[in-house]
Amino acid sequence: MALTKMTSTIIFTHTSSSSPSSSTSRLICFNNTKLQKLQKLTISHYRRSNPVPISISSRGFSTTIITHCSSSSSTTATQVNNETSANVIDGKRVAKDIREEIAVEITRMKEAIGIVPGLAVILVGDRKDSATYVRNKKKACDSVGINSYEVRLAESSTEEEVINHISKFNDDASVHGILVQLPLPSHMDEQNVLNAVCIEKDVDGFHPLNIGRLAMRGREPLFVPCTPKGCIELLHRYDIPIKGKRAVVIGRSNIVGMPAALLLQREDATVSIVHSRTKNPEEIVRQADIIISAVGQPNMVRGSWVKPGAVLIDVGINPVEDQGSPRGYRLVGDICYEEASKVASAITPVPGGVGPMTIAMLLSNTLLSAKRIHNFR
Ligand SMILES: NC(=O)C1=CN([C@@H]2O[C@H](COP(=O)(O)OP(=O)(O)OC[C@H]3O[C@@H](n4cnc5c(N)ncnc54)[C@H](OP(=O)(O)O)[C@@H]3O)[C@@H](O)[C@H]2O)C=CC1
Ligand SMILES: Nc1nc(=O)c2c([nH]1)NC[C@@H]1CN(c3ccc(C(=O)N[C@@H](CCC(=O)O)C(=O)O)cc3)C=[N+]21
Repeated sequence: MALTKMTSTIIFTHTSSSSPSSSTSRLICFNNTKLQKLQKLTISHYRRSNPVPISISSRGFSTTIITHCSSSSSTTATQVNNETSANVIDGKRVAKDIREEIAVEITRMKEAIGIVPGLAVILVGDRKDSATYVRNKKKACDSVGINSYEVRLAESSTEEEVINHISKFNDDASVHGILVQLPLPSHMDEQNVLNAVCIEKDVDGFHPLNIGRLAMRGREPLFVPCTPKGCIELLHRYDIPIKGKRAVVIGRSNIVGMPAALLLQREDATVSIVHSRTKNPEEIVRQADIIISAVGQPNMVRGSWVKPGAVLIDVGINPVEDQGSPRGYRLVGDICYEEASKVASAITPVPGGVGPMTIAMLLSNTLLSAKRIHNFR
């Protein structure tokens, strides 16, 4: 069933040309006094002279929409007052800004020392989604001037073959980052494979040494995992304060939830982790000023789970059937956007939120690696 498309007003908040980092603009919702009092979200345009556009979704009208937040097959038509809602945290736009920044740095490095960063990607098997991600990563590399190398192996290949390819890339001076696309076929031991990536080229940040350092006070990982790094970068670029806030991470996977919680803690948030065995998830989530959800359950987090004014970062990428869309499905997050965006002060959309940031952070880590290996500042 068609979803009524919400219109958006794009507001460019001001920036000061002399000092973008100190330029701030107060952004308030126009027609929800409760939120006006609660959020008073200050948006500044961190490290960029370009303003980040803040989308204020449909204001001041009332309409009937079909909420797709019900996990049961029966979707419910709900009369929703489309009074103002959260600011949209535009990951697609921020990722584009970051790619532009990276491209400038890559040109500078090439001109100064003749080095071009290289990223090697190993894809095992023929999962369609993995093939799409790898294609997107290659496109992103091309767009900023990173050389990309790709190895595609059959589903039936052995762990040893994968590790042999990793070893070659470890020894290849033109490669500064190595990414093994996950998930691997079930007959392979993920740990053995990931441990084979030399830590200096572990741009995914999945090596236990990198994760271990991330967890320890006073230690610095060589690389921070891309998706959690992208979440924090979004908060920073929108000047959303983290220090002293209550944060809840939903999900505790090695690649997203756990490192996201560690990063938030490093940023001085007070962090709780909710997982599949958590007894009272709603109650815990409702206490959060910042929610990062990485579960893989479409629309699990309902509006009633969200504290008014909270900031919501939705990592979940969940395909749900949609005959109206060309692919026969569409992507939704873990958070019920229609409901939660009416309660939160800011929210990432899916698609267009964390996903593009993950790829931007991969490029950023690859550049970082090349700079470190060649001692270029
Ligand atoms: N946007 C992006 O760039 C990326 C998006 N993703 C997406 O993020 C989502 C999570 O990915 P990933 O971390 O790899 O997934 P995993 O399946 O590895 O982990 C899911 C986590 O969610 C927890 N969980 C599952 N069900 C519930 C529940 N009902 N209530 C509370 N917690 C629950 C699990 O708990 P337990 O530990 O107890 O099993 C687990 O910790 C997926 O949709 C994935 O596609 C992933 C990577 C990048
Ligand atoms: N070694 C490894 N590193 C990863 O970082 C890794 C991985 N394996 N395996 C799979 C997950 C998933 N992941 C995504 C990256 C980008 C989008 C992304 O760009 N999504 C777009 C939508 C894309 C679409 O429309 O299909 C968006 O959210 O706007 C999504 C998901 C990285 N992962």
